[in-house]
Amino acid sequence: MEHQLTDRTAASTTRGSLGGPAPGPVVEVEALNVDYGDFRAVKGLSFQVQRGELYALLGTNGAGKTSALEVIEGHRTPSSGTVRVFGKSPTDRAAVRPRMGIMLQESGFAADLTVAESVRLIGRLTGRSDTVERVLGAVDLTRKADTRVEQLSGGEKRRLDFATAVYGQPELIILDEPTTGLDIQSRDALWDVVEGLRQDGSTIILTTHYLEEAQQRADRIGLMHQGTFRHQGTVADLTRTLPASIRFTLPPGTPTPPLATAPAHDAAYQLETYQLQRELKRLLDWADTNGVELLDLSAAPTRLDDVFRAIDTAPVRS
Ligand SMILES: Nc1ncnc2c1ncn2[C@@H]1O[C@H](COP(=O)(O)OP(=O)(O)OP(=O)(O)O)[C@@H](O)[C@H]1O
Repeated sequence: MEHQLTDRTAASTTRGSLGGPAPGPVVEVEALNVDYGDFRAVKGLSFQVQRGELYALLGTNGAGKTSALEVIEGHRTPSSGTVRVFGKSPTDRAAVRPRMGIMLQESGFAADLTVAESVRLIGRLTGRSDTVERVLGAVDLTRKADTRVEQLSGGEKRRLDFATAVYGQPELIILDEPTTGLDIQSRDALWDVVEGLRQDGSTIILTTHYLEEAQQRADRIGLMHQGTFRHQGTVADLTRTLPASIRFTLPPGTPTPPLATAPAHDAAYQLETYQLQRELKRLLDWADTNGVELLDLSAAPTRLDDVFRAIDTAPVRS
């Protein structure tokens, strides 16, 4: 997929006609509940997404991410609570839809339409303006323009789904698991396009199960489990909630190090700490002073995966 979103004159967005970006958050979610019969899938969720942010809504399977996104997209009415997009109800389609691009987990294009016909249809359905050629180039489907949707591979269908979100370079783009099923080249290319859109001021809300993508790309993360946020903040905010670890093994006959932890086995130590730099320096100073070689020494910061794995033990936050 080539990055072909640099020619911003090719697409007519509503940005210019609005006389510059409006102040305030693009998305405001307040005490959102989503019920399916007796089952509450989203429980009192509150968050805001600021203009130009890339916000990743992460969580365990069934956490309620898609249910919350569907309300923001205007596809589902909240059971209670309020959601505002550009200060308006997301069900106010005439006001919101031209400014919001959505990539669903499955967009369901008609199987017998060609790729070019499908992309043209996006323009008619969303009210956004763009050219089919530009969008096909952006999602690297130019060579498939005359191919019927049913003949596309899984990854190609996913790129056609992505076209629905980037058509017209909208101000707000919602991507529900955008890179699932894409090979590494297509993933990198998709992120190039997203970065290009961000440079032009688009706001992105994303769900993904690829934590390294969220770790690299997101300004802020909302981590959901069983309908609520367990953590919300930057990657650093989230990883700070768990200790980092220092591991090493001591050679036989070494004096005992000044640590509040005993070796797990065979003089192999694992030290958990919220003060990685301070503890590591203390250990290295001790090893230096005592002429000790720390075998297999490693110091690992907390990763988003670790926070995710500990999600069951994290306190519930609305
Ligand atoms: N139409 C529905 N009727 C009844 N229950 C539903 C419906 N849609 C979703 N649910 C339930 O609501 C919960 C949240 O589902 P949702 O799809 O929002 O989760 P998710 O975080 O997007 O999950 P995943 O990561 O697995 O896609 C799940 O327990 C799911 O079974």
